[in-house]
Amino acid sequence: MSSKLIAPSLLAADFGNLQRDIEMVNSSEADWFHIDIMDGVFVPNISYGMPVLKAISKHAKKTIDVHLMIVDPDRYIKTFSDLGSDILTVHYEACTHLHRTVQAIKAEGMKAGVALNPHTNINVLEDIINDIDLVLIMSVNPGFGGQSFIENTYNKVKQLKQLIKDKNANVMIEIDGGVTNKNAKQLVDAGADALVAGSYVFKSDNQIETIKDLKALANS
Ligand SMILES: O=C(CO)[C@H](O)[C@H](O)COP(=O)(O)O
Repeated sequence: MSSKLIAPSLLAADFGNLQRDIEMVNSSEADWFHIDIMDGVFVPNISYGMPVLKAISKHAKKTIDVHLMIVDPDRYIKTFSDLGSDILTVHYEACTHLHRTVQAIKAEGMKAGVALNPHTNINVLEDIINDIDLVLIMSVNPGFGGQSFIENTYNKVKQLKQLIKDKNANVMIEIDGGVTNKNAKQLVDAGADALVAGSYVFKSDNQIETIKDLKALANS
């Protein structure tokens, strides 16, 4: 069994002291930096954009996993590659020509992910699952950190795991939203490979220890 990954979401970082939080992730047991880009159109919030990603990527020593919560993401694929993204995830709900978008991400040398909103059924992935590297299951409605985990996520993870098996695909399952020590183990038991955690990590008293505990739980 391969090691389960922890990806702290910089959405919950202290932007007055961003470099300190980046260094904290670098020196922790975290595996990825998870970067949430929101455009105020696809989701009712605006997070941060290119200059901030550039600053993060300059200091980050781990995989940069970018989650685009934006409409028409094709416009920015090359830009995100140039800014250092290793994994670029787009929303199924935001892409008219998803297959073309996935090919464009891969052509830029990045791994391609597809995210699903909580209401979107896993079966929409049937004809794209063999072309992608990662599926991001949203366990909250995208747009804000600090929301409560949606329990139906466990069923979706199991359905996705089955689809991956049926199609003999090589795809990671990532979960984002409301991840804590209360659901980490159950998510991994259902089939998750990577857990994104924002508030639970950055709002804790000892962030390094919180990441370590989450990682231990995910790999227990
Ligand atoms: O992308 C999100 C919302 O759009 C996530 O909720 C965020 O990445 C993680 O935050 P939290 O752990 O506080 O839910």
